[in-house]
Amino acid sequence: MNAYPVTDAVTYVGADDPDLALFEGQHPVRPIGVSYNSYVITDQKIAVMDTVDARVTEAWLENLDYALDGRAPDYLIISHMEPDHAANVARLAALYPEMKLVGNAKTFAMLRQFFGPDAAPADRLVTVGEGDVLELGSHRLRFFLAPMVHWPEVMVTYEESEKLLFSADAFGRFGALSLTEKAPWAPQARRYYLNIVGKYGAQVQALLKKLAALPVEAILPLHGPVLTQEIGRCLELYDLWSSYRPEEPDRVLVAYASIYGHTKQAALALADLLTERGADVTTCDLTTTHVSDALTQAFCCGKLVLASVTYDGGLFPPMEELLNHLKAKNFQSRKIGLMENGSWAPQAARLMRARLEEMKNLTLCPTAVSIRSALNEGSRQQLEQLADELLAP
Ligand SMILES: Cc1cc2nc3c(=O)[nH]c(=O)nc-3n(C[C@H](O)[C@H](O)[C@H](O)COP(=O)(O)O)c2cc1C
Repeated sequence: MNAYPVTDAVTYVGADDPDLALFEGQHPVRPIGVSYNSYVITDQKIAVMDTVDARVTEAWLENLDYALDGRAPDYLIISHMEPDHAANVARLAALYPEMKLVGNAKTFAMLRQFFGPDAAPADRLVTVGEGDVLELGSHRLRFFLAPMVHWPEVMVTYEESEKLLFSADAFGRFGALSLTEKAPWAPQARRYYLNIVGKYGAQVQALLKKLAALPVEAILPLHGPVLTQEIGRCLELYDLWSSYRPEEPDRVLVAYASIYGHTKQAALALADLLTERGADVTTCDLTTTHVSDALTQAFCCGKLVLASVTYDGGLFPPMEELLNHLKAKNFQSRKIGLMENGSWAPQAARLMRARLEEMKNLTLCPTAVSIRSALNEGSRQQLEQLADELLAP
């Protein structure tokens, strides 16, 4: 059992998933895992704030039992229907036949999609809209719609008496709570945000505007720790990430995809030239770095160099994959340098440029370094030019 008080009235009843390999089937989270958070607010009425993933149902039910202490919940607040939080909605509804399900106009259609047409009988549904309030006693829940952060029916809940923001997936972080107690919030929150929510910057901006008017004592997200410290800094980072501004505008990420090492050698030579000129540089081998980490680094830096071999007339798959993910997450507003290799008909620069032209507000350096198999005098000169162009104001 791992339920514990967040405040006098709010109990954490979520559960850790320390063994999960891939979050959402694609983002590696071993060895830190993830937590699926759920909370109980106890007042004259009792509200359960979301359920959990099917992987941790039993642990959650045990925690819930403890928090409820023999009472039945009056409400289940459904922030959104994504299964890592809503897998147990039907189960909880069956356990407590008097409990009402609280969602917005879009929630219950999706509830029926997941659980069948009988899952949401009309007399058990409480439909709330923007700014509506649900009274639990001294605790008052006010709902704010957050469409497409990052599902259509998302809403966040603000508890007015204690100034608590139940933020759904916003402000979430990878890492099981038991394994990452002392870990700083930002690194895994950044990776979570950029890879899971990143496409929806405009919608996050809209939510941040609504929240700006609210005093917040604690943020209670659906993954990762409850935030009570440095809330201003967390909000600032969310504002930065969702507006697609780089955290480190002057840092250059040199990301390379090489088969036999010549393109890698050229990419590292460029990194050295940039460092000699006083730049902050990070290098990233796309053949050994998971794309979710490469993407996170790319979003952090103001400048990005992509170096790829040509592969069967196309791009080498690790580079193709990074470009696919950057496009999918709305990557934009950066300065870009290109490097290609090809032993008989180099195509990589042209192909990367075509992919980048599908993205918004990117500035491409005029020089694209073109290498025939290995660096030579001509391509070394191009490296020098590219370094100058990347660092030009
Ligand atoms: C399977 C394979 C396919 C390749 N396809 C092409 C190609 O279509 N056009 C080309 O110019 N070079 C092609 N190359 C050569 C690479 O683009 C590159 O020049 C070579 O691998 C040396 O760079 P590296 O040491 O960084 O891997 C290919 C290489 C391999 C191994």
